[in-house]
Amino acid sequence: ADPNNGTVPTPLTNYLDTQYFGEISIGSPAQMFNVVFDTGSANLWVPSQRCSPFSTACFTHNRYDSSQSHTHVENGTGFSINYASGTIRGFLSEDVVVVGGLPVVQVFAEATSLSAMPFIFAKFDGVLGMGYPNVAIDGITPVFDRIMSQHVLKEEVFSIYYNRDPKHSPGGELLLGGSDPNYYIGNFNYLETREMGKWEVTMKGVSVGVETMFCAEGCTAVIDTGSSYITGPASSVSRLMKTIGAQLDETGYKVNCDTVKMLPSVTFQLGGQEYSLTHEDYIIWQSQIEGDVCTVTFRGLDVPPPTGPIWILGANFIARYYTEFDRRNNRIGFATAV
Ligand SMILES: CC(C)(C)OC(=O)N[C@@H]1CNC[C@H](C(=O)N(Cc2cccc(Cl)c2Cl)C2CC2)C1
Repeated sequence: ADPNNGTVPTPLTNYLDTQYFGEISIGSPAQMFNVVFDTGSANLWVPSQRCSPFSTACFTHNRYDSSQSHTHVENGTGFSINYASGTIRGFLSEDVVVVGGLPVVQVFAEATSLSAMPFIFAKFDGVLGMGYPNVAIDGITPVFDRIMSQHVLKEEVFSIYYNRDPKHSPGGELLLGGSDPNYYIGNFNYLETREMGKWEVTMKGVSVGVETMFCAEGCTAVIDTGSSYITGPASSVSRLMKTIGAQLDETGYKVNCDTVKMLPSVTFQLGGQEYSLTHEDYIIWQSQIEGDVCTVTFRGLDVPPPTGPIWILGANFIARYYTEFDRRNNRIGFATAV
């Protein structure tokens, strides 16, 4: 009998409120990797033992060695991902992947080259995409789909908790098969996914204080567990930042820490509900030697049509609103995180 009654938890580590990752294993005997469970993509990749010694980002992370796994199956098809923020190149392999104790035979990519930017900043080794199959590169069946076809989950959903308070463990939790009442209060509000096969919804407006400043005529919001911040069209975000008195410098938008307590809430209108973030949710306050630095966790990002223009709601949004991703009903549920 399953001790978790059809639900499978994976504890997550919170690194600086910007990277949340959990441990999986690949191969027999198990080779351990830290991966971001990323609803914005649908492939699994980890660094390869065969990555070039000049790929620093590869060398500073755990690497998969197929020669050490007796369940490895050769594939060899080329693979590459062009992120907005970087590129990975490699080839496909097949092996047993274990997530939360659940084994699946999985086709994944061994990365032989990882662009230094941004992967040298990554505390995680790789990415486990939790997106729909039609987002998967090379049409590879994603991990969650392989798990659903085993019919071991109570419900065909998964939920994500990102803990903002790094002093308390766990830094978060991925729960396969349900939602974890330990991590939310109140009821879920559900929104239909906008387009079959993407974790995105229709947003009805973005307000600063009481004024709806953006997206009044409706726009797309991507719920992306693999993004650290909230991004929106660059012109909108720059107007939003100006309203709160934030200045853009080379590492993002900053505000004077003295003004943080007076900053207005930013509210996202999703499915007839209002989801507000206070300065506690959208400011990262770092005490540094040369003084305190207060970073605003919003970024301008122009995604070209037809995908864009879009808003991306990332880790800072999910840390406030516990999120359930429902593949059975193609909907996303939000509840107030504890
Ligand atoms: C089109 C397609 C390729 C599917 O798009 C995506 O895959 N889009 C992904 C959507 N989710 C965020 C992904 C991303 O930006 N990173 C990089 C990253 C994020 C946070 C912090 C760090 Cl350090 C890093 Cl390196 C991957 C780690 C998740 C891109």
